[in-house]
Amino acid sequence: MNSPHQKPEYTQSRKADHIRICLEEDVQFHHVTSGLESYKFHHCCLPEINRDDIDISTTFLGKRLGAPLLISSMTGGTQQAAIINQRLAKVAQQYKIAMGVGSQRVAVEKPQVADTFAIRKYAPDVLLFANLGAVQLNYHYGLDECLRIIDILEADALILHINPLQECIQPNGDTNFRGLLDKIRSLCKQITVPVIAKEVGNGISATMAEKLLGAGVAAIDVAGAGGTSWAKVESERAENALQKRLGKTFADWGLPTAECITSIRAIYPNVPLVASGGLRDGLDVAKAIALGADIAGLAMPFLQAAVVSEAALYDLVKVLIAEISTVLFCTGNPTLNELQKTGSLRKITNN
Ligand SMILES: NC(=O)C1=CN([C@@H]2O[C@H](COP(=O)(O)OP(=O)(O)OC[C@H]3O[C@@H](n4cnc5c(N)ncnc54)[C@H](OP(=O)(O)O)[C@@H]3O)[C@@H](O)[C@H]2O)C=CC1
Ligand SMILES: Cc1cc2nc3c(=O)[nH]c(=O)nc-3n(C[C@H](O)[C@H](O)[C@H](O)COP(=O)(O)O)c2cc1C
Ligand SMILES: C=C(C)CCOP(=O)(O)OP(=O)(O)O
Ligand SMILES: [Mg+2]
Repeated sequence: MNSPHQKPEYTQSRKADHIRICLEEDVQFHHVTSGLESYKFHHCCLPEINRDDIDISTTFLGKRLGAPLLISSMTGGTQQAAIINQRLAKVAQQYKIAMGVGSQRVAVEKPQVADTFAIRKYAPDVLLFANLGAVQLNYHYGLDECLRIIDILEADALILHINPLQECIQPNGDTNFRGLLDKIRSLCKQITVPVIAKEVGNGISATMAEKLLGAGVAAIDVAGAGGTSWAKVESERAENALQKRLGKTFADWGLPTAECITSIRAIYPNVPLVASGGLRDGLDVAKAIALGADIAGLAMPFLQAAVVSEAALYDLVKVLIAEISTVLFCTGNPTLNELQKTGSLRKITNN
């Protein structure tokens, strides 16, 4: 650990930068969208359902969820992150929605901050996901580190985030991705919980999903393009003109979320599939589910509410649930399953 970039404090300050930049700068995709705006639900004027009977509960990786929602992986490792995680965990418990924490590499490097991820006590019934960069498997991490972070969180599953573009732009990013698929395969064989492969906003194609599933991952979170751009976030942290330039050039790079979901679902009818990347309201969530996702993840909207208050988080989830329920009601579908089966979603064509 000679260079300042390799000190645990550097990882920790990067975690603080990420929160600050996401909240203060315009780091959303600009020219590329999630693709969900190209779809529209077919209105049903006579639903023949009592709105009170609508059921948006679902099961994901064996656990029952009150709504098809995931608080996407975000943070940990600092005092502010601990407060954010605690608030997120409480709202997840209240509504029985799934939650991921941010990368726990910081807790491996600096065990004193492990408690910023220890949220099981606030969310005893919640489907909780641990998080680590897949690329760390090429930088001395293996089964032991994965088991340690799963243990810290008492997690139900492990997310391996895959973020090649972000690491290219990040100062001193980890860019040796050689041979990772075999390392993921070997980890999946040995580990005690399901592994979820997740991008961070640039999307997972059907071809890559096929390779990852072939290596033994249990689920895919596409984390597609159209929402928070990690090229933009890292360009705000650039230490030289080259990094800054890369961040601008690749600000809108990636596969839109809708395209990832439809292409993966077309070849894998039953794989547990998370839609995320640019989902901003319950209508987006319902569209992603109608396209074939099992649950839908949101990051930025939860971060923005979490820094305001716990009450703001409750309000956000209440709104999301009301929006999803309204879609079911106004398309005449009492359950999410029926929404997927009845073909209520149409692609808008311009001719
Ligand atoms: N992050 C960025 O690089 C920029 C962000 N912005 C933000 O966009 C919002 C609207 O901008 P305003 O100048 O009033 O009007 P415009 O929307 O007319 O934007 C002016 C110019 O900035 C580009 N632009 C706008 N938003 C973004 C963005 N999010 N990312 C990259 N480029 C962008 C536009 O590209 P196009 O013509 O292709 O739409 C256009 O070239 C403001 O909130 C502003 O802060 C503005 C400029 C740059
Ligand atoms: C502040 C912040 C920190 C994040 N940190 C992580 C992380 O550590 N691991 C990860 O897999 N994704 C991380 N993400 C990415 C999100 O999980 C998500 O994939 C991405 O932001 C796109 O979703 P969005 O458009 O809803 O923000 C982070 C997002 C935010 C906003
Ligand atoms: C923030 C996102 C989207 C993914 C993780 O970023 P980092 O590259 O900072 O994560 P670690 O190296 O600390 O695992
Ligand atoms: Mg990293």
